[in-house]
Amino acid sequence: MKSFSPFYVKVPGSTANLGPGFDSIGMAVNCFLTLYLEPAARLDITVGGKHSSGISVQSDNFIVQVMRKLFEKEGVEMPPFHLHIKNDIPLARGLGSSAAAIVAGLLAADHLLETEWSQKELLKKATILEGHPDNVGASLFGGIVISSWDGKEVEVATCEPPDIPVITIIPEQRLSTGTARKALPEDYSRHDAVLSSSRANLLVAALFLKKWDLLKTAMQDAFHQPYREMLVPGLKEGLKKATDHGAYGIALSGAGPTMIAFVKDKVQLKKFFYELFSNLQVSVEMLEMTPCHTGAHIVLTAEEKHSKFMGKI
Ligand SMILES: Nc1ncnc2c1ncn2[C@@H]1O[C@H](COP(=O)(O)OP(=O)(O)O)[C@@H](O)[C@H]1O
Ligand SMILES: N[C@@H](CCOP(=O)(O)O)C(=O)O
Repeated sequence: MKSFSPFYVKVPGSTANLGPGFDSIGMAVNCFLTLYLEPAARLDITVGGKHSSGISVQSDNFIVQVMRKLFEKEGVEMPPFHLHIKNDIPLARGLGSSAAAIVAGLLAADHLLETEWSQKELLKKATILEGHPDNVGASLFGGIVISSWDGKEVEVATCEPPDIPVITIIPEQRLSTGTARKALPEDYSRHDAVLSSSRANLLVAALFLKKWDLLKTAMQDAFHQPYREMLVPGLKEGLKKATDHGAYGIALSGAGPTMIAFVKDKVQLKKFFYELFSNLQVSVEMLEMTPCHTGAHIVLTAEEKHSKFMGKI
């Protein structure tokens, strides 16, 4: 493979499910993973950003593993490079850090391989790597992404995110998505399936019609939240009472432990959660986030822009 000019990849984090949209609905949020790649004599990884602790700088790094798999599939040897990872997405908190890492590796590989995969191919590849399309879809495309994956094909529709404040309530504890998925049942009763899917239908209608008063009911869920309550201190009470304390609607973000609320009264909601978590003696950070309208993209460096302009690449 010929050498390449340095480039960046910028990917937003996500909040998946939004309650009953389990493995289907995701919204991109304004915390980012950014990669910088430049040619080097051998693979070399450096890390930075607010959440870099715990990210491997060895060849088992998750992003490098994703890239290696994609190169192997194309039958091309991956070139050596220096990879700098700037990660501002909290790790294992339900804000899509691993989905963003998959999407970043995918876009970097597509750029290096010059495969020019379509949006649909990118989503399918990311979904296969992650196992479900909700968080990778939001990171890839930005906004709210509603998707359906049958294990073979994925279809998506996108929706403008709400223009109301979003507060994420992020407990100190880490919870891996793998552990949080193991808590879920294999089967659901007809009652729970009908109830949750009706709420997911209502959620999609509320998002498209911008009917925020529907969010209280529309974000309630019986697919995953009840089973994850035992893993997340404060979740049961938070989900039950937040709408009486300033939230339009609230859900577990991704696989947790973060909760995400669409908010009408920020002061009241923050006070409620500070009291809830201080009674539980659990440290919590509350961040106002905004939905991110822009999905993952490559940013060319001046050097690469110049080479393209001169027709060299
Ligand atoms: N930028 C990154 N670079 C390398 N590995 C990452 C990165 N982001 C996440 N990971 C890996 O993904 C794990 C978290 O994934 P997961 O349990 O699915 O939680 P999350 O809800 O944050 O996606 C981290 O512990 C780390 O191993
Ligand atoms: N639908 C998945 C979403 C996982 O999102 P993450 O941000 O926690 O990786 C699930 O709920 O398991």
